[in-house]
Amino acid sequence: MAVAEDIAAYLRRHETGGLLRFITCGSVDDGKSTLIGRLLHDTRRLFDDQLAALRDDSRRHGTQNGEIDYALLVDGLAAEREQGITIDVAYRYFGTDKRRFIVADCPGHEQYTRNMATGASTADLAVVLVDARKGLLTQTRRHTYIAALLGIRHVLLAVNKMDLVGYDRAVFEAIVAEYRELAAQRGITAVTAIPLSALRGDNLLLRSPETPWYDGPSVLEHLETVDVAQDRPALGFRLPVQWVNRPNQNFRGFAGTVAAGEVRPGDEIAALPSGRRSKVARIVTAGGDLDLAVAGQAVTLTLEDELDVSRGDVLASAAEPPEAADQFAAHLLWMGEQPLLPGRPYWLKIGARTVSATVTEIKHKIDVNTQAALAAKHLELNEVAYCNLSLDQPVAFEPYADDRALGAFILIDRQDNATVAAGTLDFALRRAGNIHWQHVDVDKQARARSKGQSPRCVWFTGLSGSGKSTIANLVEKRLHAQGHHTYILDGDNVRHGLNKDLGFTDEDRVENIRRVAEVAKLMTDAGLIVLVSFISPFRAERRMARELFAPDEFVEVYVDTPLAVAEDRDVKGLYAKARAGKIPNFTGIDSPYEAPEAPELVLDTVSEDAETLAQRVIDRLLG
Ligand SMILES: Nc1ncnc2c1ncn2[C@@H]1O[C@H](COP(=O)(O)OS(=O)(=O)O)[C@@H](OP(=O)(O)O)[C@H]1O
Ligand SMILES: Nc1ncnc2c1ncn2[C@@H]1O[C@H](COP(=O)(O)OP(=O)(O)O)[C@@H](O)[C@H]1O
Repeated sequence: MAVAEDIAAYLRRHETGGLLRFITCGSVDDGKSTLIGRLLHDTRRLFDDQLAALRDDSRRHGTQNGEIDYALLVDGLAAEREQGITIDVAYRYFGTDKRRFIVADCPGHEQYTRNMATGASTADLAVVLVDARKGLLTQTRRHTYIAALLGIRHVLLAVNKMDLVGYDRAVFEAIVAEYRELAAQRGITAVTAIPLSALRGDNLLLRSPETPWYDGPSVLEHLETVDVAQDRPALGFRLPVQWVNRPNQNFRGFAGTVAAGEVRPGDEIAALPSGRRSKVARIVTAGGDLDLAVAGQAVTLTLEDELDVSRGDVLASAAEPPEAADQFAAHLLWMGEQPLLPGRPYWLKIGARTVSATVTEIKHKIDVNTQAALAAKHLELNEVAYCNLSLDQPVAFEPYADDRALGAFILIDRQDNATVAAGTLDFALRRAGNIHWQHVDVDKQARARSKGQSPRCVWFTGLSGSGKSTIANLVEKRLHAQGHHTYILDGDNVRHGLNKDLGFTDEDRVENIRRVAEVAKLMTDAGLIVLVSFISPFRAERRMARELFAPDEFVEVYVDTPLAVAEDRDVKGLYAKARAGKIPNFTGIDSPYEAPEAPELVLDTVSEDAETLAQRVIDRLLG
């Protein structure tokens, strides 16, 4: 019984008049669904057949003794799948003579924080429901924090279930006072508090005689009249390029939705991040050329000059273009099941651009209940943090406070494409252009030529005791004997020096591998054959290492030894200690090992001896 109303059609029908996007949030059972159900019902935007279905459902499933159960209207809506994560936000549309509304209803459970973030990112106002009997809860604080983080500046505090506290003014005022303090800390000063009984309809559409002491607006009155227009500064023209439309030699158009401002033929524009300039030649749409396009319109622009603009670039007013940068301070809401590990590469999607990015530092995480800043090495599901981000190429951006379109981003896991974080950019840490590559005359090819070899990174991965060091050592001895220039980077050794500060937590292992991969890259630049022998238990970091090298330069060797065999060998007595609980986070025991999926070589140390396996590596390298 989902309401199948198409948003585009809805918007077309109401082309004039104001539109308010809002979210409702609160804890489970605070009465959100009832509130929205009633708003939809009482503003008569319901279709008759839906009403009939609702009556029917209420009789069968309702909790209101056969009366209409408004909660059924909004519960149980189809989940949307976005990037492999279930975003369970129900968008509903309704309207009155004064205004149209799009409401995002976000489930209240803690694990649904990400849904709320999705809904909040396009909303101008949040209706925060509080149960008058319970007062502010953890969820109230969390949702207020996220609403503020995602740029919401207006809150309607709906103190619901007032009927259950005898419409007691003192109860209402105590909750409001506490909430105002919380909101002010988050920079939300526009709080309108309304005593409510969503179930009975008190102060919902009309003011209720039950609360003679309350002289503010009803919920609907407030929604109809609240002014959110001044919340953000007016921006110049911006259009993130969704695709380059080139049907033939003579036409090259840049298609996308105008994210801010307006554009006319003849306007001077800058393409970001390159900064190259041109003028708009035509604004093309399916319905013919336009003289003007404004925010929200999907158009194709052609330019007077041949600029190299690709998908993900941003066309912007040349007078006030956004900045381009590759290092940022940003807020992150972590939504991944696996923790966020600094140094691990994720995809970052901003506007229409997707680039590779790592969190270089978690400045602090934020306890959303107390607003306290806490030290953190990694982030767990639903945690919020202030971080530094590093991208592998510059992107056009705007601080989120100024522009949601170019200030918000998501992080995507590179293995399974799930959305793992939502974030808002604060400011650029430095201009991308300030650090350049220094040219050197003697390059890698020259160094490799003088050594008479092709540089390689041979990456051995496997459990402790699998045989990495033994085989790498044999390979090096033979290569050396043949006159090759080699070097072994071994976990145990590097951890005595360069990586002395790192232990065996997931985040330390990520950093361990990141540093070693960079060192191995420098060594191959120097023309060497580098043998890297680290457990390197995570696919993501081995992939990161691989991406530092040319395709034929990186040889991943999986030293495949079952845990039972490695444990049986127990060369250093570490497995025994780990089993006795004396070494925490031991790979294979209480820390995972992710076997390679497509290594260049798999060495089975059970069926073949070390000498034979070493020769297999050499054959692969030199053969
Ligand atoms: N908790 C725990 N887990 C795994 N290994 C441990 C641990 N504590 C110490 N050691 C010893 O450290 C060596 C592994 O270091 P690496 O740098 O290769 O590990 S990793 O790649 O960062 O996972 C590893 O060496 P190898 O046996 O040569 O693999 C161990 O000797
Ligand atoms: N086929 C094999 N290949 C490599 N090592 C083997 C093999 N069979 C037995 N071993 C033994 O297993 C142990 C592997 O230890 P090591 O090379 O230090 O492993 P790692 O570096 O992976 O921790 C050594 O004692 C080695 O002699």
